[in-house]
Formats: sequence, structure tokens, C-alpha cells
Amino acid sequence: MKKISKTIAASVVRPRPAHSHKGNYGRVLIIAGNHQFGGAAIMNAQAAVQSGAGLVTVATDLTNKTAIHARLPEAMVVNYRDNLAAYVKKADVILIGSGLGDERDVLETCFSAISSEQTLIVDGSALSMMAAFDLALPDASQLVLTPHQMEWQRLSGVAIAEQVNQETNQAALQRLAPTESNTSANNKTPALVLKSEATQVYLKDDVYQLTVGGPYQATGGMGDTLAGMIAGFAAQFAPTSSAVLAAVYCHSAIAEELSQKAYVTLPSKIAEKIPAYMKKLSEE
Ligand SMILES: NC(=O)C1=CN([C@@H]2O[C@H](COP(=O)(O)OP(=O)(O)OC[C@H]3O[C@@H](n4cnc5c(N)ncnc54)[C@H](O)[C@@H]3O)[C@@H](O)[C@H]2O)[C@@H](O)CC1
Ligand SMILES: Nc1ncnc2c1ncn2[C@@H]1O[C@H](COP(=O)(O)OP(=O)(O)O)[C@@H](O)[C@H]1O
Ligand SMILES: [Mg+2]
Repeated sequence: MKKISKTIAASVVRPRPAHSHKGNYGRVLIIAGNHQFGGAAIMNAQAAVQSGAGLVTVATDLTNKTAIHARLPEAMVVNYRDNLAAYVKKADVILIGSGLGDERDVLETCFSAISSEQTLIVDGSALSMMAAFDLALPDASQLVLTPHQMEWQRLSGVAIAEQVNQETNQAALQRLAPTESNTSANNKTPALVLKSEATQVYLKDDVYQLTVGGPYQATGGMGDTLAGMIAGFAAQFAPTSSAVLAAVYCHSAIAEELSQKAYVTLPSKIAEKIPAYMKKLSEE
């Protein structure tokens, strides 16, 4: 198994070309946060903005609008029950699911509107709803799933105790490829970020092990922040597989740095440190 090294992250996060504008760094749509979980949408968006995504729009329950604007004036906010398909079509990268609760209509509207040119990241409640309602992934260009162990158990049927078996996870992942592309010539097996105290990333035939981070990260919102970082990195850096590895590394490396002076590393504190960490990395 390969290690997710700092070298990989540094090869992705390079200095920006002077000849560029926000349009070059991706339009991200975050679909997150029901009336109960507005914080998840804020943590997604904060991480995507701090990672450097060109434009970030949050589609959410409208009760979250003022809070999101107050915390994050850089993000635009729209109602996820009003014309969601149009917002999906305009985005380069769509992140759906953090704190989405049981908003099945929102999930299905998003999946139906995705085209084969877009990147789709599926997190949290969206993964649980896919399992509960037996929903298939749409035929996006790039697919990234970010379950923790329980979400992966629900979605794949692989029990947590069996998740140590890479072949079992890989076989389950292949079964989740969108049915439209499920031929050997055109198989879009999703990337899998299988989160735990020893997170692994599954990319095509390779499995990568994360070796930074620790139990100071075991706090609500940590995965919402990672999902926002993956969206922000995928919006700017290609290929998506490398962007995912770099985001996973930076998220836990920042937490590890913070843990030198903090018993618990709060997700919003990690988000605040992203630009400085990326700057340092880009100069290596
Ligand atoms: N402030 C907010 O708005 C927050 C919203 N959240 C959202 O709340 C929704 C529910 O997510 P939850 O994950 O809390 O609930 P889930 O019910 O999906 O998963 C939690 C359950 O899984 C078990 N579990 C087993 N292995 C685990 C592992 N490796 N990591 C995490 N849990 C493991 C836990 O013990 C617990 O019973 C998600 O959409 C999530 O994004 C959470 O992120 C918490 C913060
Ligand atoms: N003991 C631990 N060691 C290292 N990383 C951890 C530990 N506990 C949790 N994490 C990390 O924290 C994140 C938790 O994600 P998740 O459970 O989806 O959080 P939430 O949904 O509350 O935002 C994952 O990236 C996971 O790897
Ligand atoms: Mg989560």
C-alpha cells in the first residue's frame, strides 16, 4: 500500500500563475445543511473557500442563510428547494450531503441534473440516503465518495470489521460505479476516501494510507471540513485523484500541527489554517 506523503501534496499545491482569475479556480456548489445541520454547510463552505475555490455557492435550507453570510461573506447562498437543477448545471464541482438529513428530493434533483463533465463529491447524509433508498450514482466525470466506516457499511454492505480487506472494499466500490458507464471500456469507478482513525484512499487500482493525524480530530464537523477541502482542491487541481490525496493529507497535517498546542483540533480552526499551509507547501 502506498503512503499519502507530503511530497504528493506538494506536487499538487503549486504556486498560482499570474495570468489567471477566479474563473480558473473552479465553481463549487455545496448542497448541504438542513434546518438542523446548518453548521455542516458552514464548515463545508469555509473549507472550500479557504482552500482557494474560485467561486463557492451554498444551496441549503433557507434558515441557514443569515448564519452562512455572517460567517462567510465570500460564499453565495441559495435555497436548495428552488431551482436547484439550474445551480447544479452551472457548477464545475458539486459537493452534496453534509448535514443533508433526509432531504431525498434534494439529493435526487441533484443526481438527475449532473452531467458527464462535472465532478461530484458525495458525503454524509447523501451516502446514508443512497443506501436507504437504493439510489445509484449519476454518470459524472469524476466521482468521489467520502464515507466514515458506518456510512461505508450502510452503502457498500461491507461490515466495519471486514473493511480491513482491501479487495472486498474494491469490489464493493466497483459495484457502485454508475450503471450508464458500467462496461469494462467505460468504467467510472468512484474514488473512495474511507475515513477512520487510519483513513485510506482507493483510486482505481491503488490504495493509499494516510499516516498523519490523530484522535484530536475525533469531533463533529471534521469530515464536513475535509469534504469542503476536497471540493476546493478538486476545483483547482488536476487530476482529481491527486487533488483528493492532497486534500486528505493537508486536512490531517494541519490538525497534527494544531495538536501540538490543542487537545482537540476544531474543524473551523483547521479551515483557518488552510491558506497558510498551502502557501508553505507551494514553496517546497
Ligand atoms: N454541526 C453540524 O451540522 C454537524 C453535522 N453533521 C452531519 O450529520 C449527519 C450525520 O452524520 P453522523 O456521522 O453524525 O451520523 P451517522 O449516524 O451517519 O454516523 C455516526 C454513527 O456511526 C458510528 N461510527 C462507527 N465508525 C465510525 C467512524 N469511523 N467514524 C464516525 N462514526 C463512526 C458512530 O459511533 C455513530 O453511531 C451527516 O450528514 C453529517 O455531515 C456531523 O458532521 C456533525 C456536525
Ligand atoms: N482517532 C482519529 N484519528 C485520526 N483521524 C480521525 C480520528 N477520528 C476521526 N478522524 C477523522 O475525522 C474525520 C471525521 O469525519 P466524519 O465522521 O465524517 O465527521 P463529521 O461528519 O462529524 O464531520 C475523518 O476525516 C476521520 O478520519
Ligand atoms: Mg461526516
